[in-house]
Amino acid sequence: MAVYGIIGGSGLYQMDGLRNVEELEVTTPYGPPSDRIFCGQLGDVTLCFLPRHGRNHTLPPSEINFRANIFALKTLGVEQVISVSAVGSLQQQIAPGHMVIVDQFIDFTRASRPHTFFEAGITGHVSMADPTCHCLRQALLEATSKVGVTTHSSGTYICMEGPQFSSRAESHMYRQWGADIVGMTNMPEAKLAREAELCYATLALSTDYDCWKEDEEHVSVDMVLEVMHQNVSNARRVLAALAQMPPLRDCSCSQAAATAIITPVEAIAPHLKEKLAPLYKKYWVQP
Ligand SMILES: CSC[C@H]1O[C@H](OP(=O)(O)O)[C@H](O)[C@@H]1O
Ligand SMILES: Nc1ncnc2[nH]cnc12
Repeated sequence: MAVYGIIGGSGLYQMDGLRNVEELEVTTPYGPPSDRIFCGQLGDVTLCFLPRHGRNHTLPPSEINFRANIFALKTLGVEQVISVSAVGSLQQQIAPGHMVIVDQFIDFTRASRPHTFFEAGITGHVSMADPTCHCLRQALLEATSKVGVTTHSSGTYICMEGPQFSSRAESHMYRQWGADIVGMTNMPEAKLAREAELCYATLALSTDYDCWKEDEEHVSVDMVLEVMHQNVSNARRVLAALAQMPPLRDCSCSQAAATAIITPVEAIAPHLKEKLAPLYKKYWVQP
């Protein structure tokens, strides 16, 4: 049975319709995740839901404990993570209310967010060439087709630090860089999911045109909220459709770290092996 982790973004603070729900307080070596995690059955799948900003949206993007969130989902047996995220559109054709299945990211966050599970004593370099899982993207695309909302099958998400929205100069620059949508949360989340060998894909929900468009008001929280409620209801329908579909896992995400760890296993200190066992225990066996 597939085990999905849903990271709910702005507006998606709880999952309706879960059966046999357990509310779990998970501890990790990195501290607590954003909230308790709700695990239960939806359709034919097991689903673990975590509101990224906490259930009352108390955590701003820079304060989210991304390592704890990903580690906690991994320890619960999650294999595929779906990020549901509100975004600003940087392209005319991505109107507010549209969905985007993100395929690429540009990380424009500052250095302040802990963004790796590797630390002094163990070095690893995973590939981020294709940062999202093509199987999970395909599944999301099929699910969106059942919901009847205009969906863009690919798009580049630029992750800014926030919490302030962008200046017009920045917004124009992101467009020149080839970004299609802008948000504040998918990095380092996607990097950590890759290090944790989880499939990761983002269902991005466009709420506004940021501030690059001459004939539109610049983005504000009011503007986001106005569109967000309908977007979130659409996202719930997409997740319900996904839960009815047979899971696809014909990808290499679950071996993402197989050739990434450069430190010889015998040189890794026992306390680090223990700490990272939920992620890499299978690699601690010496050849
Ligand atoms: C309330 S608009 C700005 C806020 O919404 C997005 O968050 P999320 O990706 O969790 O939906 C954006 O990144 C900002 O954090
Ligand atoms: N314009 C925008 N910039 C950054 N994050 C957003 N989330 C929703 N709209 C956004």
